[in-house]
Amino acid sequence: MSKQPVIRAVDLLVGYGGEPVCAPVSFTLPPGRALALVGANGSGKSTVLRAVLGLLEPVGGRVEVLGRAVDEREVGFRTRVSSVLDDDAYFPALTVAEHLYLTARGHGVQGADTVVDEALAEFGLTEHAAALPVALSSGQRRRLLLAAGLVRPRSLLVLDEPEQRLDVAMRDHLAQRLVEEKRSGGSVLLATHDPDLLRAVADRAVLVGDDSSRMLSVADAVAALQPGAL
Ligand SMILES: Nc1ncnc2c1ncn2[C@@H]1O[C@H](COP(=O)(O)OP(=O)(O)OP(=O)(O)O)[C@@H](O)[C@H]1O
Repeated sequence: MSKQPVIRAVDLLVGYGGEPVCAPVSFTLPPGRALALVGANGSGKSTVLRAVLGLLEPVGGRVEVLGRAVDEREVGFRTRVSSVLDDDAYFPALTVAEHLYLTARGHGVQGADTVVDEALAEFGLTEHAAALPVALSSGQRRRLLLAAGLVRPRSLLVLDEPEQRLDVAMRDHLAQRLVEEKRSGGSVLLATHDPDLLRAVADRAVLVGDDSSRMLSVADAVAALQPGAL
């Protein structure tokens, strides 16, 4: 396995219209590891994820993904980086199965029919395969987005609060799935407010904040998520 970090962020400063939303962050994410971003609502976690994904120009500092400056238009980047960000990323006229099939085929997955059937079963969506997103519950839509993120090849998985709206059983399943992701050599960058997910999956954490952003052990990050700590 390559020792090159999958992500290297150095004094990465993120924000909107040139105005930072949090203190600069520095971290590296090695292959086969998971790094969690923690912090209060509005502290800047999603904004850091957007900068890592090349969806937002950094205000300062730099970030490299897979050894290169981020360019989300580059084919090599798009084929190796899978992300699940917000809940509006649907084609309203495509069914659940069509979303997954399109994603798998678009990324050159062999045997896409079988892969999609497995993903539908894994995420409890088999009965809803022919449903349009509008006819799903919010938790089922979340499951669809996660399935779409996992139905395609990747080296890096970027997830923004993937626990949102999932029931307890699916949260547990997601945690196991992300542990497997690491075992198979994949890397995970996630923002989360869920101490159980953090404990199960993360190897390190970054506390994103106004005055300073710093690396934490998982135990310290779990403590930082307790009521009154942030
Ligand atoms: N498109 C935008 N334009 C301007 N400001 C924005 C934009 N999106 C978010 N912000 C602001 O940037 C700050 C950081 O938001 P961000 O979504 O990164 O926080 P977060 O840590 O992910 O929060 P949460 O835990 O609530 O998801 C907030 O103050 C927010 O209001």
